[in-house]
Amino acid sequence: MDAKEHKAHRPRQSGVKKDKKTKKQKKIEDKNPKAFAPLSGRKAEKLARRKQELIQKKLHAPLVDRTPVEPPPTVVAVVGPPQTGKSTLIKSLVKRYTKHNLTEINGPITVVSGKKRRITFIECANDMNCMIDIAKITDLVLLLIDASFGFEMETFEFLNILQVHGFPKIMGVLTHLDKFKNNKTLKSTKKRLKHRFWTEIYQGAKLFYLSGIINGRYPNQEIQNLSRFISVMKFRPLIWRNTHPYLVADRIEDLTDPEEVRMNPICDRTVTLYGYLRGTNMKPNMKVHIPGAGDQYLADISILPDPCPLPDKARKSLSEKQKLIYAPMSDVGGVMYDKDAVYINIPGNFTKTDDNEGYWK
Ligand SMILES: Nc1nc2c(ncn2[C@@H]2O[C@H](COP(=O)(O)OP(=O)(O)OP(=O)(O)O)[C@@H](O)[C@H]2O)c(=O)[nH]1
Repeated sequence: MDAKEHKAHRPRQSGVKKDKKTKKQKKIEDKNPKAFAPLSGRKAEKLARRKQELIQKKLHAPLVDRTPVEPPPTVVAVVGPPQTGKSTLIKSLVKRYTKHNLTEINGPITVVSGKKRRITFIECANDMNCMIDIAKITDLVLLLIDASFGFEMETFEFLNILQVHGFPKIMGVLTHLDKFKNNKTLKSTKKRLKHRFWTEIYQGAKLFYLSGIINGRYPNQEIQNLSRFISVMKFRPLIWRNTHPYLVADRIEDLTDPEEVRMNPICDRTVTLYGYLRGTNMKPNMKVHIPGAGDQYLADISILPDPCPLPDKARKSLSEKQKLIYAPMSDVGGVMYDKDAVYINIPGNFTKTDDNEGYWK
């Protein structure tokens, strides 16, 4: 007997089910096997490496981040051989963040760089002791390299020193690029130095190029790019750092009686050090190491108001007024706190009059 052929259902012309797709149709639409296949071998390799990295990351126990809710300023050290442009770079960055023209750089300079971040810039002098001290406290190193000269011995020495207490973040900065007149040489030098830098740090480490000087500072656009990188940079907690309390003194006050010093210049001094406490808790009567002065006992610790506070939470953007700078050793910064007094520095436009009679206006 012939099987009777049934009439197929008519597709729905209206209602919710009109647009409903069959399971088979859906499957075809959901997955296009060709769409996810890597086009090139290189891309396939990259994807495989990334997958492996993610798997490895899961295997590591996460590091404990002990930074408080309002963290102390990030320490950015500017390191490099003499005459590579360290002071020029700090001046350019401070100008970019605070609109402040620094004439000289003495000691650490703290600036507010964003709604949630402050940065302390420190220039590292070209001597071994300074490099060792800086290596212990810095969160980010801006490693300056004079491109017209190339890498110098000090740079490699510094990189070795850095490995002792946990490697901080490093960014290379090539300066003196305007000294190359030939474009081809410039390009090949950049490439050569970049690969040398990568061999020392890691493949793909960030290297910035500063292409010359305008009005005593580096070009605005390049500094802006660099400052943005610094502002959004994330830092891995370093174990040695967050298990030891340390303080970067941004102001020093000698409380010893001047008469006593006059009588005996090498008498024991009483000194107050001001600065942000980092790492972990510090207690009175602790023994501390002061570079250059040996191990000493703390007589007292007191908490002072923040001389360079973060902007108000309510404000959305960082207005000009809130762009703060605090650098007591370079003699800038509005408010200075002492144990028993507050000093307010009122910036004025003090320029000598033309008649040279000693009046200031
Ligand atoms: N042509 C050129 N000159 C530069 C560049 N960067 C810095 N200079 C000049 O190099 C000189 C030294 O710059 P500084 O910023 O004082 O260098 P420094 O590393 O702080 O020097 P020290 O404090 O002596 O170690 C200055 O006269 C700068 O104008 C650059 O990219 N191109």
